[in-house]
Amino acid sequence: MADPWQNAMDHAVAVARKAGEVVCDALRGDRAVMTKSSVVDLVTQTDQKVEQLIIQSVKEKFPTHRFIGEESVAAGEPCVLSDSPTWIIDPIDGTTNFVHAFPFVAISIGFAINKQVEFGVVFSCVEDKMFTARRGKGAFCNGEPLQVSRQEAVEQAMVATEFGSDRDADVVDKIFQSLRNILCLPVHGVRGAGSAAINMCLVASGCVEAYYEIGIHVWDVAAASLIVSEAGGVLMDVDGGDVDLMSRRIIAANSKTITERLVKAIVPFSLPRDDATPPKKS
Ligand SMILES: Nc1ncnc2c1ncn2[C@@H]1O[C@H](CO)[C@@H](O)[C@H]1OP(=O)(O)O
Ligand SMILES: [Mg+2]
Ligand SMILES: [Mg+2]
Repeated sequence: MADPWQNAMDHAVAVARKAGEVVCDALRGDRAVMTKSSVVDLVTQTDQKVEQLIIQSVKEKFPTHRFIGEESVAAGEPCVLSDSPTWIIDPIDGTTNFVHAFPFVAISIGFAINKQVEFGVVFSCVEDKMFTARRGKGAFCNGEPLQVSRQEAVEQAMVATEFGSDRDADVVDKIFQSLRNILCLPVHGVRGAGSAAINMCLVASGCVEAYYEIGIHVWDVAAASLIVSEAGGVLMDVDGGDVDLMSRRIIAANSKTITERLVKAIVPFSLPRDDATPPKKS
């Protein structure tokens, strides 16, 4: 049977590429910075412009579909994942990188039905890498199939994580405690590209064995979660429970063995869920 969402996925790839051009052009030009929840939670006009570009273009083709977009939620739109077809959009994942012209930024577009991600597109535009996955059909980078690393010895693993945007000393202490525990497992190394979506695509590509973070949002990880699982990877909550894309916590790894070693090393903590605020009644 023909894939009913092939058309939508083709559209996502096309609009991600167009968005990538806008982001890469802006990287060479003016990048005036504004702040959101804190002085290190950054947003630019390009984030807002690119999100509108993606939403408008999808609305023209699929007028009944819903959206969860990082900048729309920041502007007060609800962050609710219903059973309806929903596009989950991060117009620039890696805005801090973008502001500093640190060359790892991605456009992330996930598409969910019945709260399940059906396809994911992550375009790392400076690298010109288009990562795609369709549920049940594998994950690809520029058309080449992706496979996670087969390394199951954590002592030989490369682990990716980020420091996030929370500068509360207690939170930073927990992040450093986890990092210390993981470094001392030991592992070969710890890296971070500055974009949750790109870190997860590195897991899918087999370059790093695992990525974990507490503080991410659903738009950072929706698309890339499918890219990791379709490349043969494992997704889990940092406490070893089932992954929940609204919970602000994730481990994405090549294997259950490495995931379970990380669960023991990570100091878990909770943040308000992405879907904690009920939609405003009008
Ligand atoms: N100061 C900061 N440093 C690193 N990541 C930040 C950050 N502020 C927000 N983030 C977001 O947190 C995610 C995981 O670290 C990143 O992909 C990034 O997504 P963003 O660029 O779309 O905001
Ligand atoms: Mg992001
Ligand atoms: Mg963003």
